[in-house]
Amino acid sequence: MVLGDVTNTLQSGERTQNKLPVRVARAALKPGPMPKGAEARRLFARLSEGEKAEWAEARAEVERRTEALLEELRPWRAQVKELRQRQRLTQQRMEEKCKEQKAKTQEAELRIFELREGEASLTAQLQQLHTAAQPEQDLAASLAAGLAAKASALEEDRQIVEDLRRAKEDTERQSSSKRHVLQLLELARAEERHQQQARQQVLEENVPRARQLHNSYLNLKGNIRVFCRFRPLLPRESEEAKVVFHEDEQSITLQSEMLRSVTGLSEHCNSYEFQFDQIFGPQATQLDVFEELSLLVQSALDGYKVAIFAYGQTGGGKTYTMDGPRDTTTVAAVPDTDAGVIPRAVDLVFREVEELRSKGWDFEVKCTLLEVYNESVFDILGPRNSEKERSGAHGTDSRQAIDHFTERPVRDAAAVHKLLAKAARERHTAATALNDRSSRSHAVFQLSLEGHSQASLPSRSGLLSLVDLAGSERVMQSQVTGEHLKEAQYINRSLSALGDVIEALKRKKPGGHIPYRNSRLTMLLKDSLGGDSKALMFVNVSMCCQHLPETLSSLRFAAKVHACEVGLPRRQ
Ligand SMILES: Nc1ncnc2c1ncn2[C@@H]1O[C@H](COP(=O)(O)OP(=O)(O)OP(=O)(O)O)[C@@H](O)[C@H]1O
Repeated sequence: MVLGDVTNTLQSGERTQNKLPVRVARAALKPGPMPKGAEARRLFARLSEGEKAEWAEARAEVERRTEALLEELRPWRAQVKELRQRQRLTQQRMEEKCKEQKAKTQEAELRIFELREGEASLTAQLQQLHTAAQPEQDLAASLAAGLAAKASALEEDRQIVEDLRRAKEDTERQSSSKRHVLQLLELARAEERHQQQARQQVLEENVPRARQLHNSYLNLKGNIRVFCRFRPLLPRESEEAKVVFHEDEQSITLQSEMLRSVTGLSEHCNSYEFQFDQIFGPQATQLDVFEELSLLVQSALDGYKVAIFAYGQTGGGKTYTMDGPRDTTTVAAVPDTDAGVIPRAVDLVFREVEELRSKGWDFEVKCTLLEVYNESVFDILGPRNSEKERSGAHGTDSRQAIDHFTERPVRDAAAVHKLLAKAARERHTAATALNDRSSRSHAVFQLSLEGHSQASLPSRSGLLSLVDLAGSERVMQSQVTGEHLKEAQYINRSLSALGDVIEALKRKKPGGHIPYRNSRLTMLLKDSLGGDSKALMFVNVSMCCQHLPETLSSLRFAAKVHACEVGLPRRQ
């Protein structure tokens, strides 16, 4: 039995009027089951006094021991009580805390819920705003793009403004230096004017002397001079002939292509030397050429018979030299720099006529334009008899023929240019293998110059003949047939007649026969070739390698003419 049970039993015995018998007490103190209730009271009633005293003592002992135990238990009980108290408090606090926590949790959950609600609503609003803001965003994006483009354009504009500013500065600088240059130019012009006046004065003093010297030179040289002119390659031509132009401008060396020997074992090239009074290379300009013969033109005004004619292969540059580049409408339309010998000579003659007028000379200038085509002479300025042959001089003597040809008085250079344009339009031309517009006739242009001095000086009667011959050609080479073959044969025949005349003049047999009458051309040129005239022949050849045989043939003919000494020029 445990202590608590005993205590309880004793206390309950005590509560039952402390009348529990000793045996009960003993039994209580002994091991085994304890008698209870009526059993206990019955036992106690049977007890003796001694036993009762014993019981009282035992009871007192029990009480003491109980008291001691109780005393011993008291702090424990107090502690337990306190612990229970504290436990209760703690539990109470915990419950409060829990309640509080729960309330807080609930509040927090509520708050979270509210916040979630708010968040959802805000998200929805945001979404709405986002959707609503999309057009604005797009607009803003496009505005931003436009802004960027504007900014770049602005930058470009700024750059342009900067460039313009710099350009303006440059222009200002340039205009200031230009002003300076202009001042210098003005000074240079004044100086040039001054020099021109001085040169004019020197010229005026020296031209008569130069003409005199020119005439003396011709007296020494004989009356036919030969100028050779090489034309440059045309766009359709590729290979240049090997020509060496010597520094004296009077001699050239031509080299053939490499030729194989008869045995075929070696190669060599032939070289040919030629000498003329003047040689113009392919770079020579129209002005260079004219400057060399301007004194000759002027001597027509001094009363000489002057003839300048261009000879050479088809496409060699005769018309270019005499007229300038071909123009189908008007000769005057040719640019000044390209104008050939004829327009320049006309201008020079009329300038000189004006000059001489101021010195008391009256000049009557008349113009004749003839064309020799297939051995017929056509008078360009005469009345039209038929479509083809005008004032035909067919079969007549040259002097008679010339007497009958129209001489048109002309007042100024412009009038002559007009007539020349007409002649150029009407000239017989055709396309050949060597020239797209080959002249198929000899064109003869003449200016007769009659001068009378108011100071009773002897009158002057000059004649300037400018002749553009038809092109010599090798019939095989030019591949002509039919009518054109006939033309080519006539041309070659008349040119060979010209060669015969020159050959005969070269032999210079006094009273010897000169075969002028063998062709219309030589009949017309009779006065200009022999006797007392001054003649200049151009031999026009090409730089093209392919034309070398024609070039050699033309140069040989020209060399023959160059070797001629046919009398001395005489003033009329
Ligand atoms: N010195 C030159 N500079 C530039 N081009 C030239 C020169 N000489 C001739 N030519 C050109 O060569 C071509 C032939 O010239 P042009 O017609 O004057 O030859 P041509 O001797 O009169 O021929 P044809 O006897 O067939 O009438 C033309 O196209 C002409 O413009």
